[in-house]
Amino acid sequence: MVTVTNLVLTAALAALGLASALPPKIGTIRTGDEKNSPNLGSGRASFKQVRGSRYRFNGARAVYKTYLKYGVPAPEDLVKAVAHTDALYSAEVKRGTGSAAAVPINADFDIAYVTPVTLGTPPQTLQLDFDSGSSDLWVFSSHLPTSQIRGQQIYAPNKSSTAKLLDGHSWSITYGDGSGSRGNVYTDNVTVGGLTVGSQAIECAQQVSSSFTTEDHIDGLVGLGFSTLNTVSPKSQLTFFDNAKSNLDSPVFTADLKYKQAGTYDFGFIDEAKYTGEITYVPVNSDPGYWTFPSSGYAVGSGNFTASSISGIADTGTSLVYLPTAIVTAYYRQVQGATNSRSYGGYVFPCASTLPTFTFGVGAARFTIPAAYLNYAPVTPGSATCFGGLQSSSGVGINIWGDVALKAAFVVFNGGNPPTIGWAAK
Ligand SMILES: CSc1ccc(CNCCO)cc1
Repeated sequence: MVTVTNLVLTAALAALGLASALPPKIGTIRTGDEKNSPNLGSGRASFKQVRGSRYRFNGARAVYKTYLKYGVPAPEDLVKAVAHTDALYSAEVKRGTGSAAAVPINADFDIAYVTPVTLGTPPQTLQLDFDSGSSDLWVFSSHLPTSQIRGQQIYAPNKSSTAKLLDGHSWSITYGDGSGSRGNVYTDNVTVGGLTVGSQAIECAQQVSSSFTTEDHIDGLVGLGFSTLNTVSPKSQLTFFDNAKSNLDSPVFTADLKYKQAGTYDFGFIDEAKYTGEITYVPVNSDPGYWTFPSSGYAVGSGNFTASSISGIADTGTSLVYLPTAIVTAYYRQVQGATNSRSYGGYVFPCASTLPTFTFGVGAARFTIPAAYLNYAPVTPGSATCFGGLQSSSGVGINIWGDVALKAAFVVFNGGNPPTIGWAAK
């Protein structure tokens, strides 16, 4: 509560221009922004100052600092106000955040990314695929036949003192690529990058499809879609993010996926050092449960930008980009030797072909996917024929902005009300 005296004092200081003499709030100087700062010649530099993402303005404390700066005894009620607001913020500071690596499962091309997750007591660490295109947290478990396990780490609830069976509950999921799994359900502590959720539903696999058995670097998935998609029955369960949300500094998680190197998933805060420029936010339609957002159009290589509203989902659990056939054919018309191969199940081309970039719009912002990301991988190891990172969505039934697009940007999944998604360059 700021009294009239203080307002007069502050106004007086402002009138004298002294208030502006207060040191500017210097937050973290964004590394990487140097390139965006004007070049002032040798020996000089200018950096854009930004507030740390955890900055909380405290008015009472700001006025109190003015009194201290000019040696004016602070009135009693101001001292009380500072103590009161500090107490409020200290409670908030205890809220959570998390940050964990997203590591490609294959050195040669980015099939998927896994993140270490600890489950139970004592902690059991599994490498899980964070998937914003689904909403089940399921793991390879001690309930699987050993014939279906090929090197994956497993979660054994009977070895965790904090595991509790969710009696009478089961789950079964089938993904767009035909893979799937099913099993029973426990609750236990789950920690991602320092952020812990107690009593998180952990869906223990009793059966997995062959593609999961052979994918030995993935020990399960963490669904980051909306909880409406969760398959647990008879009572569906909340995702890790939905359970964590109320304890996060901010109801967000961010994806900073990278090309052939580890990136990060952050929970509860936006790391200003991970992007450049501004974040462009657009609305999300969370029905039926995907992060569905409108893209504003596209361009192939250096061609003109075609304005066109494209509704699609941001899906960290899908490797490639799937868009309407008209867009995809326009792209591959620019690729020497490209064909839509029935035998390989999509657009392929000679690996030596020169590929154009692909640019997509989010609002007024433009994001360009480098050609290297779009020359996804040889159709078989060592083949001279390569599979495209951009494919048609006609067989999928939904447009998907998978990892090939996501790793060209810094993406904010805002789980606030209403939900939005933000895209920034990096
Ligand atoms: C067999 S490896 C595998 C990894 C992730 C998924 C789920 N992602 C698809 C849609 O989000 C399926 C299979």
